[in-house]
Parts: sequence; structure tokens; C-alpha cells
Amino acid sequence: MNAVLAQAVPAAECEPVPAIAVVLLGTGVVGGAFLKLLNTPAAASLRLVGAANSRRQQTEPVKLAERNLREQLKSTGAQRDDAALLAALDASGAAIKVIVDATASAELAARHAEWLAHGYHVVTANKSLGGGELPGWRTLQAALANGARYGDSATVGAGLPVLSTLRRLRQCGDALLTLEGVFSGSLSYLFNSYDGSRPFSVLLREARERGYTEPDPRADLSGEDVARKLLIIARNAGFALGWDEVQVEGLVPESLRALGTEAFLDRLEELDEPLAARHAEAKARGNVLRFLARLNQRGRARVGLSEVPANHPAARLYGTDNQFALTTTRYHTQPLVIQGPGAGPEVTAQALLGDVLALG
Ligand SMILES: NC(=O)C1=CN([C@@H]2O[C@H](COP(=O)(O)OP(=O)(O)OC[C@H]3O[C@@H](n4cnc5c(N)ncnc54)[C@H](OP(=O)(O)O)[C@@H]3O)[C@@H](O)[C@H]2O)C=CC1
Ligand SMILES: N[C@@H](CC=O)C(=O)O
Repeated sequence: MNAVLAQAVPAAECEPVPAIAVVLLGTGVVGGAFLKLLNTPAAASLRLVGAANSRRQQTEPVKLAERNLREQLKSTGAQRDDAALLAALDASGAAIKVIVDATASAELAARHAEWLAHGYHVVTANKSLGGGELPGWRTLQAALANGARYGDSATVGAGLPVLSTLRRLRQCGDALLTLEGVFSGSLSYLFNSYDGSRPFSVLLREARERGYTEPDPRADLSGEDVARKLLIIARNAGFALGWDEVQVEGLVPESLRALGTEAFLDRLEELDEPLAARHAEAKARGNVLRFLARLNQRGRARVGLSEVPANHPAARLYGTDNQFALTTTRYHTQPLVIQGPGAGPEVTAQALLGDVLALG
């Protein structure tokens, strides 16, 4: 009798209701690392009910459980359709339904507020909404009013405790006065490593292979990714800054700006000469190059390449280190400094998992 019943009931209905149901958007560098974490004991309370790349998606439990899901999605699965992924979340019966955005898609980010308004929680590595145009940020804040939560730890410092610290300080009545530091893991890696002995383009390819850069590394080199992080921090600190209020000095020459990603990657060597010249000039003055972000007390923001002396705090970074120096009304004699690896698939995926688990 039991065997007959088991055959008659669809597999999904037989599964116990999970505490937290998750849909993963993006199975690239970060999404792939997140999928690995889902197979660890730390994620035992989570059930993956859907996963998608830009073209295909999967909602069948058996297929989702396969170790090579990421590879499978490259050639098999249903056509992309957000509605089917949301339906899988609803059908899970879980009290906590989470959409994890591990893409860099502005189109998907533009839907975060709508998902939150419908009661789904959103956990994101995608900075396009929080660090995008100001009206998008305001829509996000309005959507959060109904109790759904937005996990954005991965968007700044790849999960270093920057936003959580800032929120805690604000809760206690403290206020950010100034902010300064190195907010890009890839640019930190590049300028911490670059001594002129190997071309900049070689180091950039290395950073890309290690999963430190954005899908299109021009998003890093142009300063756009750093500006997004600065905006996310500033807005969370109460500065309603727009894109036009950040002065950005990028590293991508005019000749490489309009190319497609692949064509740009074929011409990375064109970055070598200008950067070698800037490095040599800085070195002649006893300085080093660092890609810095700054927000001053009047809300003036700037990101760009700077020469700093060897005893500057940013000159003493290693690998992908980020550094966030926060001066506040209560940390005013010396800044509160948060420092550590600020890019990479594992730490970023862990930040996503941490935000999902915090919903439980
Ligand atoms: N790398 C890092 O250290 C950090 C990255 N981040 C952020 O993480 C995000 C992802 O970066 P990364 O993993 O390196 O990028 P990848 O390019 O490796 O992966 C992006 C993934 O998103 C998928 N995708 C694009 N559009 C859609 C869509 N509409 N629906 C579903 N999936 C889509 C891509 O699909 P397809 O495979 O079909 O192209 C791909 O699987 C970015 O926003 C980045 O800023 C944040 C902190 C640190
Ligand atoms: N490309 C980014 C990754 C994290 O946000 C960086 O280099 O910091």
C-alpha cells in the first residue's frame, strides 16, 4: 500500500518542507562557488529549488542535486523564465523564500524591488541596484518597508564586515563623516603586484583567471565597480549620492571603451605602456600607485588612481586586500579600519550564504 502511494505522489510533494528555499541566478565564478557551499553541512537548512544562467534554468529536484549542475546548465534545461523560478519557490512551501543574485545583470537587479514587494527575500552580489542610479536605490528602500530583507554583504568588500559595521554604528547613533580606502580586490591585486617586471596585461589576465575581476574587467578598470561600492556605503550611511556626484578617473583608454568584451580582452596589451609610464613616474618620486576611493565630509566623492608614499596605509596591502577607513563622530581621532581580502569566489559565495542563513 505504501509503495503504491509513493508512486502516485510526485517526488517534490514527498520531500519535507525546507526551512529556506533558494533560487540561484547566475552560475558563473561566484554562483559556482555558492553551489559548492550548498553541498556543505553549513547549508543543511537550505534547499535549492531553481538555478539559472543567462540562457537556461533548472527546477527539477533530481537535476538540481547533480554535482555538475553548473556544467549541465550550459547545454540543457528549460529556457530562462523568471516566473517558473518564482513558482518553484512558492511550491516549496518554505516560510523563507530567497532569490540569490550572483549575476552582474542590471535587468535582474531592476527586479529586486518587485521581488521584495512580493515577499521574497533577495541576497545579492550584484551591485547594480544598490550602487546604481539614485531612483533605483529609493525604490529598493520603499520595497524593504514590508519586511522582506535585502542581503547585500557581498556587494562591498566581497563580504568583509563593512555594511554590517556601518549599520550597527548608525543604530547606536554614530554617523559616518569620511570614508577612504581601496574598495576593489582586482585593482588592489594589480597595483600590489605591479612592479614593472611583468606587464600590467599579464597581471590583469591572472586576476581574471582567479575570479577577481568583473565579467568584463573594464567595469573594474574604469572605476565603475569602485564607484558602485562607494555609493552603496555612502547611501547606507545616509548620504543620498547620485552617480553624477562621484568623480571617476578610470584606466580604460578611449580606444578600448566601445569594444565588445572579447575584442577588449584581445587588446589588453594596449594598457601596458601608459601604466608602465605612470608607475615609473611614481617610483621616481618614491611613491606607489593605488586605486583609491574617497568620500569627504561635504559628500564629495572621488575614485581614481593616486600616488601614495610608501608609508601610506594603502601602500601596505597584500593580494586582493581591501581597506575601508571610516571616520565617524565617535571614531574621529583615528579611523575605524576594516581590511582583508576583497574579491574571490569563495569569500564572496560565503558572504551570500551568510546572508541567506541570517534570514533563518
Ligand atoms: N568575483 C568576485 O570576487 C566578486 C563578484 N561580485 C559580483 O558577483 C557577480 C557575479 O560575478 P561573477 O560570478 O564573477 O561573474 P560571471 O560572469 O562568472 O557569472 C555571471 C553569471 O550570471 C549569469 N547571468 C547573466 N545574466 C543572467 C540572467 N539574466 N539570468 C540568470 N543568470 C544570468 C551568467 O550566465 P552565462 O553563464 O550564461 O553567461 C553567469 O552564469 C557580479 O555582480 C560581481 O560584481 C561581488 C563580490 C566579489
Ligand atoms: N571585481 C570586484 C569583485 C568584487 O566586488 C573587485 O575587483 O573588487
